[in-house]
Amino acid sequence: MIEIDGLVKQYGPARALDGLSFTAKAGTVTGFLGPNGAGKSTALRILLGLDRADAGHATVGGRRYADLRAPLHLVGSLLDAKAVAPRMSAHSHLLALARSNGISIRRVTHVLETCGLQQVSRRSAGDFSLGMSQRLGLAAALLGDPAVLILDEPVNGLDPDGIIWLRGLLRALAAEGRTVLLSSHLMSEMAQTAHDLVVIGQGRLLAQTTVADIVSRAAGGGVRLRTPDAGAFADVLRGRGFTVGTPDGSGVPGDDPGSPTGHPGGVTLHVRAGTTDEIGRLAAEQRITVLELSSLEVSLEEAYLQLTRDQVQYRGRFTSDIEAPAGGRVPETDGVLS
Ligand SMILES: Nc1ncnc2c1ncn2[C@@H]1O[C@H](COP(=O)(O)OP(=O)(O)OP(=O)(O)O)[C@@H](O)[C@H]1O
Repeated sequence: MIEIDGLVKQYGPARALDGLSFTAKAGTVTGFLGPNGAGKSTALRILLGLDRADAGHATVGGRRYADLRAPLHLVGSLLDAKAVAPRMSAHSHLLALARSNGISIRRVTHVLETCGLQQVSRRSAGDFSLGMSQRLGLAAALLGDPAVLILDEPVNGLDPDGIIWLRGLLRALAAEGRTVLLSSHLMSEMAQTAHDLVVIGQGRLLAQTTVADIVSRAAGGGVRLRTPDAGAFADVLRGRGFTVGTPDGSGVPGDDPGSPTGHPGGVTLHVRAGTTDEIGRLAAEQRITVLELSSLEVSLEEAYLQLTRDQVQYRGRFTSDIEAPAGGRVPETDGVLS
């Protein structure tokens, strides 16, 4: 278990952490998210004894990292995959770590195999690609068979095969009862790997919850449906107290006097607060054709962007002509870099 309690860290005028508190449970992959500059790396560095907090505590298994005698047995970490002496081979790097932590040589062979590095284990780490370096960093993190894993952006540089491998590995390690704290900006990957989520912004906790909870809260409940009789069905639904709209906020067909009330190909409606059972039965009762019916869902990425909208410090701007309508001008668009 990882416990972060009231961490404060000031770098000159920049307040990197502003009373941050959260926990990461054993037996779970906890995703650690936040916009650029939110304070994730600072929190992880303090947790791993690489930096000092101005106030607050960070413990692993109830103890400060600095107080651990052979830390690799309890905590495996990956902060910077390229932080390896470039002339050392992967094998020598792991062997040196194993010797200094009283870990058997058999574990070196084991983690090289687990991370798919057997064939390149004698090559210099400095010649490794980013993906290979990430695998070596993961091998080092796993070396002491630790109960806790702390990984900062481990997916960076991995190929699709490597991403699927890592996802399975982290979930399997958590299923064995280990604590896995994982930071990543790749929301689709986080959605598939993590169960719990900690979201921070400007050094403060924004949410500690599960992936499922954050997504369902952002969706706000409701139903999405497609029907050729949109105007008629919208009238029925409103008559029963539902709020009806369209995905892009344009008017529901038939709302403007004289406008068409439907479309043979169907019009998509969003119904707030209903369930698919309720809306499906109502459509059948009213003999209204429904071509599609599903719960309103948002992706983790959309939910995360809603949550952190006011916390983004570094926002890029770009102008794109890729999707310009013929002869049309594309307006400047905000782009969030993360
Ligand atoms: N060593 C340092 N010296 C000065 N300022 C620092 C230092 N480390 C971090 N900061 C500042 O602290 C804040 C938090 O940075 P941190 O690297 O922890 O964020 P992050 O969430 O990991 O960001 P990213 O997603 O971009 O990696 C930023 O404003 C950063 O500029």
